[in-house]
Amino acid sequence: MNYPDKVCLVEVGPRDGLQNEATALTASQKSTLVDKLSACGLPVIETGSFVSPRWVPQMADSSAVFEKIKRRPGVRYTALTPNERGLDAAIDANVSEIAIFAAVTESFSRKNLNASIQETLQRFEPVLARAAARDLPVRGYLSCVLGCPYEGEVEPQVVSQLTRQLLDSGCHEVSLGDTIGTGTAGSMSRLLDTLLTDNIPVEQLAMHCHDTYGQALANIVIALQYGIATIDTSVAGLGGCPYAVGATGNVATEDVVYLLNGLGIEHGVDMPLLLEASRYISEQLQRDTQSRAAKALLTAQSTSAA
Ligand SMILES: CC(C)(COP(=O)([O-])OP(=O)([O-])OC[C@H]1O[C@@H](n2cnc3c(N)ncnc32)[C@H](O)[C@@H]1OP(=O)([O-])[O-])[C@@H](O)C(=O)NCCC(=O)NCCSC(=O)C[C@@](C)(O)CC(=O)[O-]
Repeated sequence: MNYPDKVCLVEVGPRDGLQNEATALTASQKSTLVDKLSACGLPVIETGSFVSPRWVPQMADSSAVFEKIKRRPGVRYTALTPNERGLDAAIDANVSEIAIFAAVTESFSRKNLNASIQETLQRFEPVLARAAARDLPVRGYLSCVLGCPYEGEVEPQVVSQLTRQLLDSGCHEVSLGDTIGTGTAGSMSRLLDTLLTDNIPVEQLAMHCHDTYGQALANIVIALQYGIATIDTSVAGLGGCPYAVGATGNVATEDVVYLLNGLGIEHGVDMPLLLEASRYISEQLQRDTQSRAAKALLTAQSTSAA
C-alpha cells in the first residue's frame, strides 16, 4: 500500500472547534491555545473567522485573537472570510492565508451562508481577485461532500465539479468536508475515484473529517492511500458545526498524530506538547477530551507517575 512520506496537518480547533463550543472563551484563552499549538510544530493553524457575529458569535473576537498570538516563523495563521468585509478584517489582522467556503448542496448553502451555491461563488469572486492582487493564498472548503443533514446522499460528480470550479477560480487547495461524519471507507473511495478520474490533482486536495459516526480515522486512512497529504484536525476533537445539528467535532489531532506515527509518516508534531495543548483547552472548556489517543496517553502518563 502506498502512503505519502509526509503529511501536512491543518489545525482547525481554534476556529472550527471553538465556533461550536457552548462555553465562551476570552481572546486571551484562545490565543494561548493557538500559541500552544504552534509550539507543537503544527504548520498551519486556522486561528479564527471574520464572519457575521450574528451568525457565529463565538468568532466575534477573531481580530483580538490575531493581535495577541505570538507568531512563529514558518507557521501559517489562517482565517475564514465569507465576503469582502471579512477579507478587509483578515487583511487588517495580517493573516497568512484566507479560506472561502461553499457547500455542495443548496440547503446547506442557504443555512450556512444565506445564499445559493452559485450566489456564494459569485460573492467570492472579488475576494479571490483582491487576494490574488496581494499574493494572499486562498484555501477553498466544500461542506457536505459525503452527505448533507438536509438532503442526504451527495453525488460524487457534484463534488468533483465544484472542486474544479474552486481550483479554477484561484484556490490553491480544496478541503473536502465530511461535515456530518456520515462518510465511510466505501463512500470515501467512491468520491476519490471520481475526483481523480476527473483529473483533480491529488496534491491540491485536503481532507476534513468529522467523527460523528466514528469513521474519521478509517476515512483518513483511505484518503492517505489515494495520496492525499493534507489533513485537517482539531485538538481534543473540539467542535461540530452550527448548521448541522448533532455533528460532533473534527477528528482529533492527537488521534491522527498517533495514526501517522504508526504508519511511519512524517508530520513534525511533538505529541507531548500536543497533549499539553489538549489538556489546556479541555480544562478551559471544562470538558473531557474527545481524543481516544489523548485519553489513553494521559492515563498512561498519570499511572507511570503514581
Ligand atoms: C455570509 C453572511 C455574512 C451572510 O449573512 P446575511 O445575513 O445574508 O448578510 P448581511 O450582509 O445582511 O449581514 C448580516 C449582518 O452581518 C454583518 N456582516 C456581514 N458580513 C460580515 C463579516 N464578514 N464580518 C462581520 N460582520 C459581517 C452585516 O453588517 C450585518 O450586520 P447587521 O446589519 O445585522 O448589524 C453570513 O451568512 C455568515 O457570516 N455566514 C458564516 C457562517 C459560518 O461562519 N459558518 C461556519 C463556518 S463553515 C464551516 O464550519 C464548515 C467547514 C469550513 O468547517 C467545513 C465542514 O466541516 O463542512
